[in-house]
Amino acid sequence: MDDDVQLLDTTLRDGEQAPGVSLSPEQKAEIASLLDEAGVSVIEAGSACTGPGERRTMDRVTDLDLDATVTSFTRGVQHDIDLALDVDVDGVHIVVPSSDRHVEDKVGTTKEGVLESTAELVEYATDHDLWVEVIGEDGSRADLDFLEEIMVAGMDAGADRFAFADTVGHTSPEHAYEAVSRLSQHGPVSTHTHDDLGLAVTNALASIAAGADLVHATVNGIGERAGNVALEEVAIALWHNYDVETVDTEQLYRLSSLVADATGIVLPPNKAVSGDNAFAHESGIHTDGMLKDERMYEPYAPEAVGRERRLVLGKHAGRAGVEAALAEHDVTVEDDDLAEIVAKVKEIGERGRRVTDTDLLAITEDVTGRDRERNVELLDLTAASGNGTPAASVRLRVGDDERTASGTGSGPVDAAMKAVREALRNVEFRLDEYHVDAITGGTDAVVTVDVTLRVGDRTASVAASDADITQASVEAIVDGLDRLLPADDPTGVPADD
Ligand SMILES: CC(=O)SCCNC(=O)CCNC(=O)[C@H](O)C(C)(C)COP(=O)(O)OP(=O)(O)OC[C@H]1O[C@@H](n2cnc3c(N)ncnc32)[C@H](O)[C@@H]1OP(=O)(O)O
Ligand SMILES: CC(C)C(=O)C(=O)O
Repeated sequence: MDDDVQLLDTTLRDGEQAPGVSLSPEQKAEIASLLDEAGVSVIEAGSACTGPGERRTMDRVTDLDLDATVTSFTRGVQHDIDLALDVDVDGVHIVVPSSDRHVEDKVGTTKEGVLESTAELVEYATDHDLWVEVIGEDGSRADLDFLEEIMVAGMDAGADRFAFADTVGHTSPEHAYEAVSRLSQHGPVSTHTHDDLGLAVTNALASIAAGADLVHATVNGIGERAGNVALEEVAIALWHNYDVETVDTEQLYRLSSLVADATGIVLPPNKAVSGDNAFAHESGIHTDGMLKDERMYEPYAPEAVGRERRLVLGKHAGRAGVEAALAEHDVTVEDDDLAEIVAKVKEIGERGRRVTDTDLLAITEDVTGRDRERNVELLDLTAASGNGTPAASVRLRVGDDERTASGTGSGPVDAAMKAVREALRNVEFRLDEYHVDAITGGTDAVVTVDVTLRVGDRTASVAASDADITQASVEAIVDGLDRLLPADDPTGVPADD
């Protein structure tokens, strides 16, 4: 395997072609900056031919003066290259039809016409100092002899490289290997694979094995239809299995989260690298194994992609996992008690409920008969929203003190959070997760708010339910803080400060 493989990110072009996605100039600029920081070699910023709005988003990317080569998609027409020049990109992907149906039925030309215009357009682009990649669209369904002819026409005219495109994601790894092997005899080859058969990564790796040295990919695999090869998946596969470093893998989770937020395309929990469950373990046998050896049930450390491991309690929990979860809260129990706690944890899990830290600690108190005094308690909450600025005030008991504070925010929950922060002003805490579910229908629905709070390197997951979302949110946060703040000094500051 060539260890000089590089990545071309097309999240801002093919990724944005996912139905319903439209990135603002700011979003494109933020994603491009992080891709650049991660070390992606080429960033396809969009298709300048799409219209003036798209060109404005691309302008924001080219203005960033990134290390990466910034490019635009163009059809096989000179006007598209002129539009790309207008947004000041470093390079273009000149996309020409290559399969019979694309040549004849879609573009309505001939093979000779394609070869001729490819050469002319490449010359035009290179005359304007552009880096040029010629792409034979639908290349995986094209006659391979013709695909080679297009590549040769482009390379002879001065193109930098040619891309093998599995436009409809239909190819097999064997065919990708054969096609790229043949094309590689004429110069540098890129690979562009789609996931319609779930083979995007396999076909990208087969292409690389055959000599491709630039992989087109999108963050989270978003793109046309079933999407493209996911950048984070191909990067981690190359690093883990072939010792090939393409990007700073520690940035991969940040990239995934940024793109999921910007596009609104939510990641499935079991998504490789960046899904919620990619480094979460619930089953007792796995958790026990992980506690004995961190590589037992993970191929690589979550930190390698900028993440942390989660041990989760539920129906499949065992003694080792429960003991470890209790230890995180500095709680140790006798063996008999542990067995009973595990049984109760499994009971909650069997009801299909997430077992939170508060559940675990409440069960433990019940089983051991050890009562624990609360450190932090919500005594009172008032919140108001409407036409004015949403505002809230809270009254908390923090150790022996009573604290009253108020805040304003973007909504009543945000205002109440600010009030809690104000009341606990010297306590640094972070909300790692916040999730709301309506558990009954209608406008009088009871909602459950799940939060994961962090104080330093300790976390607590807590759930609270109420018909009032603000009340449930504040109760969950305060319960979490109650579990995390040290009993001997929950306030962080003297009471009269
Ligand atoms: C596999 C891929 O991802 S390809 C990239 C897909 N990206 C896009 O489509 C970008 C967004 N597209 C757009 O904004 C519009 O389609 C535009 C501005 C490019 C063109 O809009 P319109 O002029 O209204 O054309 P329309 O979208 O109806 O049809 C596409 C035209 O491009 C032509 N075309 C398609 N591919 C190519 C190509 N590789 N080379 C030259 N012409 C091409 C088609 O033949 C058709 O031309 P026709 O109108 O003369 O038949
Ligand atoms: C423009 C080309 C590379 C493309 O997106 C495809 O073929 O899928």
